[in-house]
Amino acid sequence: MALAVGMRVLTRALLRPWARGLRAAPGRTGPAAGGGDGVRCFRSPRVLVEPDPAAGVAVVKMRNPPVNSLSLEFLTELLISLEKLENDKTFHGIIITSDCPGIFSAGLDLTEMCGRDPEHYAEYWKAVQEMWLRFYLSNLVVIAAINGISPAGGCLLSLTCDYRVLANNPKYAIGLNETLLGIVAPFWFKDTLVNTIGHRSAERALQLGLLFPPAEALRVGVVDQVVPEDQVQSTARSVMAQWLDIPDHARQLTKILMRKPTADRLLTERDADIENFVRFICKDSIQKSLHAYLEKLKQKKG
Ligand SMILES: CCCCC/C=C\C/C=C\C=C\CC(=O)SCCNC(=O)CCNC(=O)[C@H](O)C(C)(C)COP(=O)(O)OP(=O)(O)OC[C@H]1O[C@@H](n2cnc3c(N)ncnc32)[C@H](O)[C@@H]1OP(=O)(O)O
Repeated sequence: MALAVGMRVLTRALLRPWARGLRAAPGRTGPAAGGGDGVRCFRSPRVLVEPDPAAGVAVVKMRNPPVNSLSLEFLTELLISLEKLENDKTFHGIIITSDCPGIFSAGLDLTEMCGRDPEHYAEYWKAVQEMWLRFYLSNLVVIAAINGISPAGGCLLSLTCDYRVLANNPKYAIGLNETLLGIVAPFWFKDTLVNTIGHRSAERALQLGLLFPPAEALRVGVVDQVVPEDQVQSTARSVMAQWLDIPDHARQLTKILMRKPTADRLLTERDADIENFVRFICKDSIQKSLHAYLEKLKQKKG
């Protein structure tokens, strides 16, 4: 228990000033109707939290249209929602899913990594680290109900969860495809994938930038279950019930035992990781290929 408490204190201490600022800002987030049972539902512009107090579960819906790209503001709102749910003893589990049809998350927001200054890149990368640390080490059971395509950072977010349910739609693919963009998945992205699918499969997937369609994602283990699209949410709910049947303290400590060494690696190298990222992303060649990639996305429309 002391270990679990220690981890929570540590991760809380890591909450960035940008998050503190936003938390204090009136009107950005706030209590909304949560029923007459005293349970509060928190909303923010990009995150919709639907609480089910009786089950001890909240559904966190990402709604940062058009593609749920993980912008600085969106990451901040996600983290604040997570923290509020963790601090509310009513909740033992969350289901993270998308409110954008066909897209779970398009990953990191490319516009946060293009044509900005080094200070911005550093701030953005710290927020991405924070998202990973907080979700990966959350004391809650976290289940991803993946109802859309989930490349790169979207896949990373799913990989922080305890269980992944993917909709069986051939258009939905999931994977760390960074090499296809000419960028390198950082060591903690890699570690998370290795922990999920094993070294050999991760090496192949990372070098080739593989985006796995549902059947392959299940075969390789990137997801735990593939179900018809209309059963993603209900499956996530029944899996959640099974996880919540386990005594919470034993499950939480086991989660920390399994994940702490991976998280510690980033915690001890956090500043160096930010410096590496800023150095890498500021390179002319990287900026050019990111610009070209964004242009290609825009031109796709015709
Ligand atoms: C050695 C040291 C190493 C140190 C570490 C260094 C580097 C690591 C750095 C970075 C790691 C990054 C990980 C990432 O997550 S990068 C992002 C990867 N994501 C993608 O490749 C997905 C790109 N998007 C798509 O493929 C499609 O948009 C998608 C299939 C998701 C949806 O297709 P759809 O046809 O529905 O929509 P579009 O018309 O393509 O897009 C609509 C709109 O949204 C914009 N957009 C799409 N994706 C992003 C994004 N990730 N970020 C920002 N904006 C995005 C797109 O440009 C369109 O904009 P507009 O034309 O409407 O203005």
